[in-house]
Amino acid sequence: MQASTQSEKPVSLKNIVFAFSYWPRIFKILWNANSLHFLLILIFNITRGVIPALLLLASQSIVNTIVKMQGTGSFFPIASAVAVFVGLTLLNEIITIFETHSKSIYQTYISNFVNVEIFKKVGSMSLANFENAYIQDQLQRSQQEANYRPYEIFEQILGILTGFVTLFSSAAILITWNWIIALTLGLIPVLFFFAYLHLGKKEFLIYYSRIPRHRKAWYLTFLLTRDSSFKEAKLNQLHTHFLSEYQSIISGFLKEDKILANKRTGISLFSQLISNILISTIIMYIAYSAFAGKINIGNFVAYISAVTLTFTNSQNIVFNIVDICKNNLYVEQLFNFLDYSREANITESAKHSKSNKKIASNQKIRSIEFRSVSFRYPGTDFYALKGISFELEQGETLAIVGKNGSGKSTLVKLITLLYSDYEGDILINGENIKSFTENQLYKEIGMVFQDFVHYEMSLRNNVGFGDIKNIENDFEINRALENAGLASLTCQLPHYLDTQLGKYFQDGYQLSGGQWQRIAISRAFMRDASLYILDEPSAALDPEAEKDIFKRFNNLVNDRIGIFISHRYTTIRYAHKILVLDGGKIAEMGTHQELMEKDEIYAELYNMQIEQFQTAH
Ligand SMILES: Nc1ncnc2c1ncn2[C@@H]1O[C@H](COP(=O)(O)OP(=O)(O)OP(=O)(O)O)[C@@H](O)[C@H]1O
Repeated sequence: MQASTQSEKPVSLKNIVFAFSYWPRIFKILWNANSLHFLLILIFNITRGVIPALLLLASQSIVNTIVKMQGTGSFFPIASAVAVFVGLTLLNEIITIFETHSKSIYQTYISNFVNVEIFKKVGSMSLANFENAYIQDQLQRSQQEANYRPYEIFEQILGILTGFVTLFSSAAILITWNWIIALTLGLIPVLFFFAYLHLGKKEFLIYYSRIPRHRKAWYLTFLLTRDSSFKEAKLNQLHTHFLSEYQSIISGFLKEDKILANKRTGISLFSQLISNILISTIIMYIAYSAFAGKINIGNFVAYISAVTLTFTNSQNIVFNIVDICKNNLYVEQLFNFLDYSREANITESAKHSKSNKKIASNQKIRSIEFRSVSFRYPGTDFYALKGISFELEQGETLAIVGKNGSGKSTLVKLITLLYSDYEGDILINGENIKSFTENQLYKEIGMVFQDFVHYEMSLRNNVGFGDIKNIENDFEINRALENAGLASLTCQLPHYLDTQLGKYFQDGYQLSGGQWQRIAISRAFMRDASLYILDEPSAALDPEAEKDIFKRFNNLVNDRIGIFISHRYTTIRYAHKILVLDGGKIAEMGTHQELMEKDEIYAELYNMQIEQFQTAH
């Protein structure tokens, strides 16, 4: 994916016009978020736009009526003019109150709508996309800023709309008297338009370049505040180190912000000074006209107010256009992100759907075959797996062994379609794995990841997430817990299956490392799968627990397929097939017996571990 080129676009009229090309899409978001509030706010705004000019006319009418009625003894026309003025003021206030009410709700609707769109896209991304730092930056930009920017644009569009209605109605009052003054007032703010736009773009560029540092700062606060890192940070006395790194990032931000604030103040001072000189001259001219008797006192009052209204509204319109252009840069980041993942998904699903028709939707996994599979992670130039070929049938268990970094986890990531751009073929039931949709495949796989998740939620959720449709099925959850050797855990907990686990939320019950691991295993066992994959499921288990888990695993797998990765040779030896990886290649393959007789890598590793165990005991 190419970095947005928007940042390199100069501040030109063409690009300002281009900024408005997003409006249809933005309006679609605004409409879909909540059409009722959208319409209400629109109506309130248009009405509010007309009121200032009406108020101006009403005050002009009051003054003129007073002048006219003085000495006549009739107060009624004056009272009527005042009543109109008061009525309009009241109407304005009532509309403002309802508009504020509507806006506060609508804002939440919009940011919620945009966030849901972002989360949907994230959910449909591939792991390769997700692990890409650039996409992470883009995601952060979308989440952090872009989710409320559509609302801001909406406000700014409304500001322009209201501004124009008021501007035209107030300028109309001046035009009938002196059109040059009306035009001058309308044009003064335009003089500073490009200066403000330039500043807005600078602001965006700073923000844009800040995101990777922002993510780093966020990560440091995570390390400083989360319980998972707290213990290590404390013992290794890392708090000061993390804190100083965090502070150095933040002081970099402050430096940039100060430069920006200085520029903003400079431009504001200069533009206000020039504007005030021009407006004062115009007001002086109106005062002189009244003094010279060219205009009556009612018109004098109306013109003075019209000058302020025309100028402030023209200024607001210009500011709003500048802000829209600025916000457009942020919204573009959001659209880039949403479009990017959409494109990526189309490619993935297109690949899948081509041969989808051939695959029955309810297929159990009966066999797995790797044919000369090689794979490099995106952005790397070395093969994590090279020329892997093996077959596995229903009823068989495969143990994958090898040194750290030899490619064991990578191999199971390919079976689970987490990466699909490998060389060679992977076949499921004799069909290319890419012919299956993720849905077809995933409902047949029960998986424990090496870095499994501790859900800071209830025990029910922790296990039930393995098969969400059965999350309320206590029988199935208890069965899964029993299969992972945790049958007795539920009755020890204060709220049984609904006990909150972990310490992140109130009343959480903290489990031991081994218990968390068994929970992850029961999550995999929850699913009535035809393939179970356990990536180092026994790392936190004591030898007895480990033996117990594998006994249960073998019983469960029975007529299915079981794959596990382990460094514990006491359990590996019972697998039907053992695959030894070395530097991403298959070094050996066979049964425990065959590999021991071969007396090469496997036998050496096995003997070494047995020896260590015997020495330790
Ligand atoms: N997401 C990734 N992006 C790039 N390279 C990766 C990624 N994950 C793993 N690798 C690299 O691929 C190689 C194989 O990693 P893998 O995780 O499959 O090893 P492993 O055999 O499971 O190791 P361990 O026993 O330590 O879990 C390693 O060199 C690793 O650096």
